[in-house]
Amino acid sequence: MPHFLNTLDDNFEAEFIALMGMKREDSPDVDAVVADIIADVRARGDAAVLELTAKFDRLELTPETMRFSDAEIESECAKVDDEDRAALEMAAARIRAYHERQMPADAWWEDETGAALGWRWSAVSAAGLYVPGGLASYPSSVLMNAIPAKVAGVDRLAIVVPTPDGVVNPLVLLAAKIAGVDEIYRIGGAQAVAALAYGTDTIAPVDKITGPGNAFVAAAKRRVFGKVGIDMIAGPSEILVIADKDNDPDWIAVDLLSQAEHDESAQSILITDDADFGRAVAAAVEKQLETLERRAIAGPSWRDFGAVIVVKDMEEAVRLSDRIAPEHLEICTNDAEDLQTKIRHAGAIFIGSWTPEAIGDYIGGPNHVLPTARSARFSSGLSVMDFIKRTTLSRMTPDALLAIGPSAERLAKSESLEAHGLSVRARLDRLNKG
Ligand SMILES: NC(=O)c1ccc[n+]([C@@H]2O[C@H](COP(=O)([O-])OP(=O)(O)OC[C@H]3O[C@@H](n4cnc5c(N)ncnc54)[C@H](O)[C@@H]3O)[C@@H](O)[C@H]2O)c1
Ligand SMILES: N[C@H](CO)Cc1c[nH]c[nH+]1
Ligand SMILES: [Zn+2]
Repeated sequence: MPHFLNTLDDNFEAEFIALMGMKREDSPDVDAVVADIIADVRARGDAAVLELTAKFDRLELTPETMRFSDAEIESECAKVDDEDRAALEMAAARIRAYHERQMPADAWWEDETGAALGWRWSAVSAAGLYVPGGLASYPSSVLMNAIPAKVAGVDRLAIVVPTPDGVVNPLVLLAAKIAGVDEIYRIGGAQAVAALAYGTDTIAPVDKITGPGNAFVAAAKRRVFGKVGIDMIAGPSEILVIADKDNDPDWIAVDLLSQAEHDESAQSILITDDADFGRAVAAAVEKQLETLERRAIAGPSWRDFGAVIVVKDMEEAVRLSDRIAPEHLEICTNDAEDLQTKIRHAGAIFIGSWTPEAIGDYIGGPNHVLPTARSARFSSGLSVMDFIKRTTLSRMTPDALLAIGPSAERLAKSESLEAHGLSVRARLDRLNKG
């Protein structure tokens, strides 16, 4: 059974805080393991990566076989049937069209003193894209990572993707080919993140690492931040559904299970203003779990972290949703469009009962790499912006320097930074003499 909460209960606040505070991914054990793995890869490079891959993915590799060869990629891609290929191509086209709109403009203007100011955007040189592969394989995550990077203009794209027991999903390789990825390595976990960040003899280091992964991957990204850039912490999946009673409980049940089936650490929550409807959805989840292929994963996720929260009205639902700051928020109410405008913290919002979250996972267009563990309070889903950075530009003229230079000189004095002031004064003196 999932957790049942009702805002009318006296102990609701304590139960809600406990639900939000549940340790799903940032356990100290995981972090300690990851710290050791990173140190090992930094010290021993390829040798450590190969040993850890043998241990965690049960796959014996050599430096020569760590990277997929062009011939392997071609032969795996040839196995993909026409319908799967067409689905991937449709997804790629829709994701590309969405992300092309995100490219921001450069700016350059002259202010009232004659100073010219602005900024311009440029892409990172090399990006490492983490594609999960432990419990499921994710061709869709290849597209979601690689397409924004390509749109941004990144020169070198390297994918790391674990292939436990050596099992390869050909669609992962085809998605990489469609998206224009340069290198694909069959390694995963913290060791792959460390290899991308610090480099090994076989893998050249990158400047930025993006992509989702399990708790080990999330912890590794946190630890290598600073040596490289990262996008965000995109850990075990989450879904929050706000639904009124005018919904089919079976639809909402599968929506909840769609994220529970990713990982035992995933979290699915229903908020409803109708207790009977909440119970009907919980019953429908149990029914679906009897036959769901991934019930061994979805069942524990639902039982340990799943919840049904009954609220007195939808305004209260909005307030609770903002406190949870979910990765995915599905709003299945008659006034869903209006309700979504009231939400402040969510990675992605799916509006109305005809918009299952799974559409966003694959083909809607927006990115499915999204902030989890309440980090939507301060971060956003993966976008073109993650692969570019802004360089500011300034050009003074003599008149502009005369207008603003003396104030710079005063501020330098206030900070006791004499050379700063002198570098401005040297120019002002020349102008004043002339
Ligand atoms: N937030 C998002 O945008 C998003 C998108 C897709 C998937 N996801 C999430 O990504 C995750 C994918 O997880 P996954 O496990 O399938 O694949 P994964 O590739 O993230 O993790 C597999 C790797 O974890 C490492 N590992 C496993 N057990 C370990 C241990 N005991 N010690 C050290 N390392 C260990 C291994 O190296 C293995 O290769 C799921 O939680 C899913 O919900 C999130
Ligand atoms: N729901 C995941 C993000 O949390 C993304 C995904 C990929 N494939 C299926 N789902
Ligand atoms: Zn999903």
